[in-house]
Amino acid sequence: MMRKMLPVSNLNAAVSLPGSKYLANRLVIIAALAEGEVRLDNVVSNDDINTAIKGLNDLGYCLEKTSSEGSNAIVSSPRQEGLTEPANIYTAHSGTFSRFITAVAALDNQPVTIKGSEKMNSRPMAELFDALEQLGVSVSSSGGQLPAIITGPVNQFHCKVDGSKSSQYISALLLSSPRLNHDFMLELIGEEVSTQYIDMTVDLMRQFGIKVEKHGRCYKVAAQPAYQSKSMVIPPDPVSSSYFMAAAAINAGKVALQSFDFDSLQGEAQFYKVLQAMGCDIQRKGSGLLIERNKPLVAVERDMGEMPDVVQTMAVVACFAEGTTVMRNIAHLAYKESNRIVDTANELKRLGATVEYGSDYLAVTGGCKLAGTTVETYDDHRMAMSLALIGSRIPDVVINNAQVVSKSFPNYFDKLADMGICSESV
Ligand SMILES: O=C(O)C1=C[C@@H](OP(=O)(O)O)[C@@H](O)[C@H](O)C1
Ligand SMILES: C=C(OP(=O)(O)O)C(=O)O
Repeated sequence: MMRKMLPVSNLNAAVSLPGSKYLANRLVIIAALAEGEVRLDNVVSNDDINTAIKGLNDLGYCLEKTSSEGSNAIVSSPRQEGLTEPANIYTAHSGTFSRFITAVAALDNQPVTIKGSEKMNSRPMAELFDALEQLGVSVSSSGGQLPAIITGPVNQFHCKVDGSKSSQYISALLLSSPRLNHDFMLELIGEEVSTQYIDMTVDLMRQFGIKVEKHGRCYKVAAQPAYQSKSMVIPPDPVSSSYFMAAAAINAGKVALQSFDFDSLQGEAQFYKVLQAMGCDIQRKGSGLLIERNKPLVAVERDMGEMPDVVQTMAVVACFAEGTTVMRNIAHLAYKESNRIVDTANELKRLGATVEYGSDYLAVTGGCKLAGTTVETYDDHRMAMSLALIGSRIPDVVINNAQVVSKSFPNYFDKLADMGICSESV
């Protein structure tokens, strides 16, 4: 499906955001493994979360989707028995779920075959497989990628993991460990990336009653207690918010986010401060955030290592800022749904931007005359969502395979239209 974006004038809108897919990804695992009922409210309905719910249920866990007052909820009940026969799990495009379910599958003593989409099957898994093998789990895969057959159970309780390509390996091992009935020690080797995502994992585990300690380069998870029963309302998604903030920045407009998760541990929740440094006016309004641009945007240089998922948003804003915006420390973006360094650079160049990149940085020089054309999305929802914003300012931007937004934000184009940024199928 191709979507042609239509430029907007006088952007002045209010937006409500979906619940965090990042918290939901962790919470569905916690809910599945909990010893009592867990209720989650404001659960985003997107491909990643629906894939995770189905995958956990295919593994015999008990998660039920309900909806009340227009908001989706999930209620879990404890699994009655472990797997009694081999299982198959499909993880689609979700890196997070692919990593998390691989560690969960290792808790059973039956072979579990895990497959992803073609794109997911090319993303790295080797470091997680290696850690699971140290724990006594059998892993059969080709080239350290999915598809893989995982046969547990875990019978060793100390392993080392290299998190230099993805923090998700570390989160995966931590999240599944309370089901081991044995203290678990996880030692970090290599220089881990996206560390605030690990902090989010540990924080949620603690909120559900788990004792997690960190000593130097080692996490220790106590065997008891298990994940407790609890209800939680999931706060809004910080990365989804970035597109609406960027729309205000690009169009010299005004956008009010009706609610924003100011307490989020996620690095990207600080993105509004980057936009502030680029020239936007930001005001906290109760539980919401108002973003407005009244003066020219200026380039900034930032270490984006802890904000991997808003690098593309920042790159499109940078096209309209005076000077060269440099985003550093982003080597791990090569392992996402697309190669978010090279592919983002190529699509921005296709629109006429001046972009330079290296293995760990992206530099975008603003102020070039951009011209609309058809851009590619590489099966990457964030490529579609961020490039669409350029089309809110420049005519004739057409997004190829725009439906990829369903991975995280199925009604993204409707939300844009609600705020006056319209698009049409072509
Ligand atoms: O743990 C998580 O929820 C995530 C961690 C990050 O990945 P890496 O650790 O691979 O950088 C992030 O980019 C991804 O979208 C979600
Ligand atoms: C990288 C992302 O997700 P995942 O790694 O779960 O595919 C993302 O949502 O930008």
